Amino acid sequence: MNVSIVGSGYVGTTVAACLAELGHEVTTIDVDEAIVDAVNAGESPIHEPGLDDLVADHGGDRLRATTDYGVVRETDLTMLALPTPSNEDGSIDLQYMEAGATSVGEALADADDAADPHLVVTKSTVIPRTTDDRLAPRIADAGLTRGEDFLVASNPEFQREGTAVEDFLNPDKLVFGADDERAFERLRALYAPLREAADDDVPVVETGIAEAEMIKYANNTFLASKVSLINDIGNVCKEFGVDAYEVAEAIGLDDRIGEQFLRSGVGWGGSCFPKDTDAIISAARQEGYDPAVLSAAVEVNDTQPERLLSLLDDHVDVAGKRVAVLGLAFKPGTDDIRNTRAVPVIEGLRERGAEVVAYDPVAVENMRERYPDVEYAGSAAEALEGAHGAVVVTDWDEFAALDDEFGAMADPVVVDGRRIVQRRDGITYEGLTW
Ligand SMILES: NC(=O)C1=CN([C@@H]2O[C@H](COP(=O)(O)OP(=O)(O)OC[C@H]3O[C@@H](n4cnc5c(N)ncnc54)[C@H](O)[C@@H]3O)[C@@H](O)[C@H]2O)C=CC1
Ligand SMILES: O=C(O)[C@H]1O[C@H](OP(=O)(O)OP(=O)(O)OC[C@H]2O[C@@H](n3ccc(=O)[nH]c3=O)[C@H](O)[C@@H]2O)[C@H](O)[C@@H](O)[C@@H]1O
Repeated sequence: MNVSIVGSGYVGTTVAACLAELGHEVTTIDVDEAIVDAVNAGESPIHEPGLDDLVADHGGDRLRATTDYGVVRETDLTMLALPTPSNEDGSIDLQYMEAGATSVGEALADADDAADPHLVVTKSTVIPRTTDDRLAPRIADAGLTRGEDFLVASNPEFQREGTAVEDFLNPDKLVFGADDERAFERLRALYAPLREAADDDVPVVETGIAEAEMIKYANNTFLASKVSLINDIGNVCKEFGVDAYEVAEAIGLDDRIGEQFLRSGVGWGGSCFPKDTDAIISAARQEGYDPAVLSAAVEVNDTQPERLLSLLDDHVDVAGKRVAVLGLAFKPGTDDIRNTRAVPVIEGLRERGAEVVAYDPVAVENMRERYPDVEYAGSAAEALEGAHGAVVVTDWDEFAALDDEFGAMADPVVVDGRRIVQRRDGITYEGLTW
């Protein structure tokens, strides 16, 4: 098929490169010329394992990029993979989606009469009814009729950062939301090569558009709440001197609970869990329902960093002292610091008057932009040297190998927010939930 994807960021580029790998002709449309040039030159504009090779193989060939929306006219379907950030009050900001939909409509309106209506697919995470109530009308604004000139559908994306290519090519499920058989048919054709190439059978959920949109929020907020629940349980464990990881391992053996997403600690961050949880809470409240469990999940997540620091307070008065922060990325394997728990940890330490020295294997430069006046170390060993305490925020493997390095601390107090450092003689070790 011939596919256009509006937005060549994390999702757009990954989906485009994977679809090209599966044999489709794909063009991404982005307002950022540097991104467009990179894709056409066969260079990935973002860092994702496996993506460099796919973009190198197909960039400038089956995978192209442009700033010109006119390309949608030559394609069978267009995906919108644009940002859906939060407004100040946590609600979803649809300005990029509406701008993209408007541009797609204008481009389609310039086309000669097409035999089949063009399919516009919402790939981004949007509140239920957004595609019907906010995007389809923007496309129609160009004088087009839904059902005749264009169709809409929802096809949410479940890939994770760091494993996006593998997640896209071997998904747990595909979700197609549509209200027209022609839209379902085109989505089935789009994903047919993926289902053939996948390692296992890929279930397809065919449902309504609003249901598909909601499935994405339910998926993300369920997982975020699962982590908050194990964090809440972990906090209880800590009060009783019980090891939350032993408890989690045992409950994870119950199929109804499942072993994944039971790692308790300093909480969840990233570009999506926080914004999506805030957005669906805000949207539900606007509709008159206050989702109590989701609000509690956010509250637990917001308090974990302070619990980490209060464990440090139990052992050291950090005012005027050097304290090491190990890990800045929101999770290992990425340099992404969006909504990382390291931010409230650093801010809490600074409020206490501590001198923060921070280290991360890859995320230092991103953090330096945000906190230029924090001291950054070139290694964990350098961060620990002379420190009166250390807090672990990201579960990078290399922190598990730290050993003699703790001997160089002025006061070897280690508070671990991710259960990655080994408890050992010679250091005062506190696990957040164990
Ligand atoms: N990042 C992730 O791992 C995942 C993200 N999502 C969702 O996918 C959506 C996109 O997220 P990301 O790819 O992370 O965003 P991103 O910020 O990485 O990429 C968005 C791209 O859109 C471009 N853009 C902005 N306005 C434009 C316009 N009017 N026309 C053309 N291009 C425009 C930007 O230049 C940027 O390259 C969001 O709704 C997000 O919640 C869903 C699953 C995973
Ligand atoms: O919508 C999105 O953008 C994506 O959001 C998450 O993916 P991602 O943000 O890349 O990261 P995760 O691996 O889910 O981790 C999220 C956060 O939860 C934390 N976490 C995760 C698991 C766990 O057991 N404990 C825990 O604290 C991680 O440290 C991290 O801060 C979802 O897992 C993806 O399915 C979804 O597509």
